[in-house]
Amino acid sequence: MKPIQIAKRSDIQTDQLHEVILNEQRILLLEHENSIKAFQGNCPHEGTPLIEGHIEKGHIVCPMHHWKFSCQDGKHTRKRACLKSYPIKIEDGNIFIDASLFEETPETITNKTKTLKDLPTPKGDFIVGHLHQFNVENKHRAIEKWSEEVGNIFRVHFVGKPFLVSTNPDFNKKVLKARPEKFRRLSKMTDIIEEIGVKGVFNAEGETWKKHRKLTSEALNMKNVKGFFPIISQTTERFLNKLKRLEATGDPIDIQQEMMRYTVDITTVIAFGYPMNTIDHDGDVIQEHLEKVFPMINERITAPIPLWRYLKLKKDKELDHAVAEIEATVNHFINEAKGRLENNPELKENPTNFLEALLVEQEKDKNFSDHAVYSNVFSLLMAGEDTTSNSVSWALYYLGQQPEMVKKIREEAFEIYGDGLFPPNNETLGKLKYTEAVAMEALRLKPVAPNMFHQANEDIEINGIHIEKDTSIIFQIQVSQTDEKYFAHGESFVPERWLKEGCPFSGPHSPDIIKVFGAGPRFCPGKNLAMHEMIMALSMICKNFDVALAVKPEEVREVFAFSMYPGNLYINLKEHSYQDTRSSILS
Ligand code: HEM
Ligand code: FES
Repeated sequence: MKPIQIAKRSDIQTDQLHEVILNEQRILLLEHENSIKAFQGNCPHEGTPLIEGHIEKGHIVCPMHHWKFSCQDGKHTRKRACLKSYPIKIEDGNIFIDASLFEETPETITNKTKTLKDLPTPKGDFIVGHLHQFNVENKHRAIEKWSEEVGNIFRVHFVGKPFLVSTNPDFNKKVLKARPEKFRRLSKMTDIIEEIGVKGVFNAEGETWKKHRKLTSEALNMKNVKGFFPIISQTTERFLNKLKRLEATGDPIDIQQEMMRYTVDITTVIAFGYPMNTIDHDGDVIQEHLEKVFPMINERITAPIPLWRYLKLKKDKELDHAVAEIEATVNHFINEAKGRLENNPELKENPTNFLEALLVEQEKDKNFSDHAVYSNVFSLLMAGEDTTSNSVSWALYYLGQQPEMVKKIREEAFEIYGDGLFPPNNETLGKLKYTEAVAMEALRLKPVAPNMFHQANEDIEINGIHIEKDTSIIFQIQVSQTDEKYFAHGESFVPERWLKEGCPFSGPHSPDIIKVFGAGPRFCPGKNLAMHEMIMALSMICKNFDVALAVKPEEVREVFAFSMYPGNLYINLKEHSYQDTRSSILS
C-alpha cells in the first residue's frame, strides 16, 4: 500500500470543491467541518461528470440536477451517492491518498508508462496462447475469467498474435471516444465483413465512414424515429396476433426467433420502405439468411488461418448463399426505389425511407456507388435486427422468472394507456418508466454486444499504457456493467435501481459505466429506435400475457455469436384477462 500525494492542504478552502487530476482521473477534495474528504465519480443520474458542484448545508450539490450527495432526507435525494469517497491522510501540510484504492496499480499512478509486454497475462498455452480458451460461443466469459485472474487490463495471444484486452471502463471509454482518429475498428473484422461484400457504416473508416455515418444518423434521428411510430405500431399489432396464435397451440415459444421477426419487420420498413412480414410467413424469409451472418463473422474474427479462402466447408457455402439471397432482396428494393424516385421527383425532397435517402445522396455525390448504397442498407438490417431482439429476449428471460415484474409492467400500462392493447403513441412510450427500467436492466446485465474489437491508428498513451500503432484491442463491457463497484448488487436484476423513487439500494449506481450502445462518435445511431421497440414490445407482451420460463433458468445459456443471445430460451405465454388487471388495480 503506497500513499501518493495529491495536494497541499493550503490549496483547499473550506466549503469549496477543489479539483485534482490524478492519473487522468478527477478527484474532488472538500474541506468541511475541519475534515478533508476526497471523492471521485460521476453524477448518478445522467453520468454527467461532477466538475462544478458546490456545497450547500454540508452536501455536495450537483450543478445539473441539484443532487445532494450523502444527504438522506431532502426532497431530491436518493439513498445512494454515486461518488466514491477515499480516505486520505494529512502529513506536514500535504494531503495523501491511498494509491491502492485506484483501479490502476500504484506504479501506473506514479506515471511509469507500461508497454503491452509489461502487462500481465493469464495462463495460456505456449504455442496457441489463449485461443483454445477463447471459445467461439463464450468469448465474453473467457475475458471475464482472465480479468478475474490478472486484473482489468492485460494481454493475451492467439497463436502468436498479441491482443490488449480490457474490462476497465475508463480505458474503454477513452478508446471509444478517441475514434475515428486514434482508433479504428479491428481491421481483421472490417476485412471479414468486406469479404462478404459489405462496406457500410459499421465497417468503414475515415472519410467514407463520416459520409455513411451522417446519412445513417439522420435516418435514425429522434425526429425520424418518432415518425416511425405507425410502423412500430402496425408491427406490434401483427406480433400480438401471432403471439396469441402461438399461445393457443400450448407449445413453449422460441421467443428469441419470434422477436427477431418483429425487429426484422420494423427494420425492413425503415431500411427500404417495405414490410417483409416475416411475422406471418414461415419458410424462406430474409431473417433466416440474416441470422447466418453474425455467427460466421464471429467465427472468422479469431480464426488463426483464413481457411475459408482456400476450402469452403458447408457452413461457408451456406454463408455465401445467405449473403447472395440478402443481396438479391436488397438489390430488388434498390431498383424499385430508383423507379419510384424517377417517377416522383418530389420524393427527392422528402425521402420516405433510408434507401431513398441514400439514393438521393448518390445523385448528389457521384463517388457514392451502388455498392455503398447496398452496403449501408445491409449494415442497417444487420445492426438493427439481432441486437434489439436479443435484448428484449433477455428481458423476457428475467420477466419469465418474476411474475410480480410482469404485473408491474401491466399495471403501469393500465395506468398510462388504459384499455389499449399496446402503447398508442410516442408520448405514451415516454411515460412507461418502469418498463424502460426493465429494458435498461436487461441491457446492463446482458449487453448483447459485450465485446468490441479495435485497433490503434497511431502510437498513443492511455492510462499510463503506451499502445503502439496497429495494436489489436478487445474490450468487454459486461464485467464493469455488473460490478458491485459501479452497481449495488450488480448481478441482480433490479429495475427499480433506474427509477427516481423506489430504489432499494444505498450503494453505487453509475449509469456512465453502461456502454451497451458504445460511446463517442461511433455510438450506436439506432439507440432511440431500439429503446422504442424494446419498450413497445415489453409493454405489449406484459399487458396481454402472463410470462413464464418454459425451461429452467440455468438451462438458458449466453451464446456469443458476435451479438450475445439467450440460447435455449423458451417461454410460455398465457393470455391475461383485462378484467383481472382492472379489478386488481381497483381493489
Ligand atoms: C438494443 C439494441 C442495440 C444495441 C445493444 C446496439 C449496440 C451497438 C453497439 C455496441 C455498436 C457499436 C458502437 C460503438 O462502436 O461505439 C452499434 C453500432 C451501430 N448500430 Fe446499434 N445497437 C442496437 C440497435 C440498433 C438499431 C435498431 C440500429 C438501426 C436500425 C442500429 C444501428 C447501428 C449502426 C448503423 C451502427 C454502426 C455505427 C458506426 O459504426 O458509426 N443499432 N450498435
Ligand atoms: S446530473 Fe446531477 S443529478 Fe442528474
